[in-house]
Amino acid sequence: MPDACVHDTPDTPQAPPCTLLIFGAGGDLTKRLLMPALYNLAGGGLLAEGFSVLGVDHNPLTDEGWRDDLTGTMDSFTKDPSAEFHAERIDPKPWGFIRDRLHVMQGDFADEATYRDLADRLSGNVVFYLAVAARFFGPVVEGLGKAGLLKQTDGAFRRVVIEKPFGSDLDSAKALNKTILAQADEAQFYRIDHFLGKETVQSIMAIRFANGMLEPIWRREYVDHIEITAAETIGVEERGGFYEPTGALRDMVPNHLFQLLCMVAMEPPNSFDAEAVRNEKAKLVQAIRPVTPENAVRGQYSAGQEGGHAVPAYRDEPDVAKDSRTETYAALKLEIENWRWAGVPFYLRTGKRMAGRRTEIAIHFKPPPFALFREAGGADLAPNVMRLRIDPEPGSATRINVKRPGPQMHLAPVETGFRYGDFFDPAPTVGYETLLYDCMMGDPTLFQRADSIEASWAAVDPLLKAWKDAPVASYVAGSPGPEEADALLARDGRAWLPLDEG
Ligand SMILES: NC(=O)C1=CN([C@@H]2O[C@H](COP(=O)(O)OP(=O)(O)OC[C@H]3O[C@@H](n4cnc5c(N)ncnc54)[C@H](OP(=O)(O)O)[C@@H]3O)[C@@H](O)[C@H]2O)C=CC1
Ligand SMILES: O=C1O[C@H](COP(=O)(O)O)[C@@H](O)[C@H](O)[C@H]1O
Repeated sequence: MPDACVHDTPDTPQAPPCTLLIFGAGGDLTKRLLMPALYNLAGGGLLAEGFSVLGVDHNPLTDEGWRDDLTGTMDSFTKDPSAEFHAERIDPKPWGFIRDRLHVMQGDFADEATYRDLADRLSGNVVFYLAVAARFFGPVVEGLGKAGLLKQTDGAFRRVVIEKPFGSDLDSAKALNKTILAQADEAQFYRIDHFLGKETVQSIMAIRFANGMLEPIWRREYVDHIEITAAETIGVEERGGFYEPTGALRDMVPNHLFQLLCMVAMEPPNSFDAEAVRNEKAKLVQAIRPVTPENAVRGQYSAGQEGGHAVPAYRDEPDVAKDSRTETYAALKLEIENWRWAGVPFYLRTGKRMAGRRTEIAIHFKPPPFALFREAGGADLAPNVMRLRIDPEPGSATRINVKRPGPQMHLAPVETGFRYGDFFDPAPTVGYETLLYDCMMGDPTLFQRADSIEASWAAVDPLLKAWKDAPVASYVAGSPGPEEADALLARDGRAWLPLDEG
């Protein structure tokens, strides 16, 4: 058994036998994330004997060549502590299970012959995984549909996993939904958002709905505002070509940050049935008032420091225009127009090359109604803040006020909380394990439905339009972001939590 084992509860059933058909077999996602995820699932005994993988790519690959390449990549993870999947060793048993089941076929996604060949090779249950650039999502689904590969006959399932980004604005997302839904039912599509594969993101539902003490205060009467942060210290690295037309807003906000928003703000579903959960999420995103430029800030990093080293400005990164106005930072104030959250601002921020790596949700509670401890320094005591931490140190921390030891009643803020690593096995996982398993099991809870995706794009659409020709503020690489983002909160008498403490 590997040291990584997700789904390690003894009663987790094995996924039914199926073929995982990976379009983009030679790509980065396949190597870095899908293979480690399959290895972990095999280690947990969750893949059936009848499981197999068929890769498709236009690059010439043979079964043996592909198996050797991927074995080499898996081994390389053991030597690279910064790898997304870093394990001490690769256990030959689960990796052998996967390796022996790898097959590959050369084919172009734009060529009808590819789909005819697939139709000859495939039978039974198939999960088609589109590990391909977004421009291929529509054409590949059309190719599959026209070749009859999405027909579910004799009880076999045919499901399609679609990577991100799903569209680049409201119109393109609607057009893509129309294209794919002309070929198969909504229930056959699994639109992935890897944030939902993170254990700690899923755990937000548990924290909210499995703890009776929180529900009564999780509302506008007690919550002052909510802050959602996804700050990264890395720059755009080698992804300038992708990032230039994309920017921080499209890359992170309507997908990842809105998923965090849903987890923290949706109404309790009446069951954990996939549609019950997805209905609540859809209602929440539909309640976001479309964001206008007055309530948002965009920034781009200039040259600065990261980890004590000088780093270049965004405009000096590879494949980036010297006069680029693409934002590498976005901050938004959102209003949720529903009964629970009316009047409670949600401040979201995300950026590259920021002062610290942090993905978290901070719930800021209102102060006590009466300043009983005015004489004891209570007049300016910090309000309670509950931080749900996702990366890099998953856990939770809540700031509360206590009496400072001594003869007098002097108050001081302290933190109470927990780290997941102190309670659970910190097995290296990449987040795709749960998502792949759920797809094989036919559980779409953690995948995005067409209506939610479109509502998310609708919420940011005015901003995308306004930002098309707008200037971009500047922030120094390694700083907390542009000053304009501080002003966005300061005008409401609030401030972002620092990125470099707690
Ligand atoms: N990489 C990552 O970490 C993540 C990626 N994603 C998403 O996953 C998807 C795949 O990303 P990634 O793996 O990085 O992409 P890659 O470009 O690395 O992989 C795509 C693969 O498909 C091949 N290919 C390109 N065009 C064709 C064609 N016409 N016919 C057949 N094969 C073709 C490519 O070959 P060639 O190299 O020769 O072009 C490459 O081997 C994207 O949607 C991305 O947004 C999501 C999260 C993380
Ligand atoms: O999808 C994306 O997410 C990553 C951040 O994900 P994380 O799991 O590392 O927090 C981001 O770097 C990338 O730009 C974006 O495309």
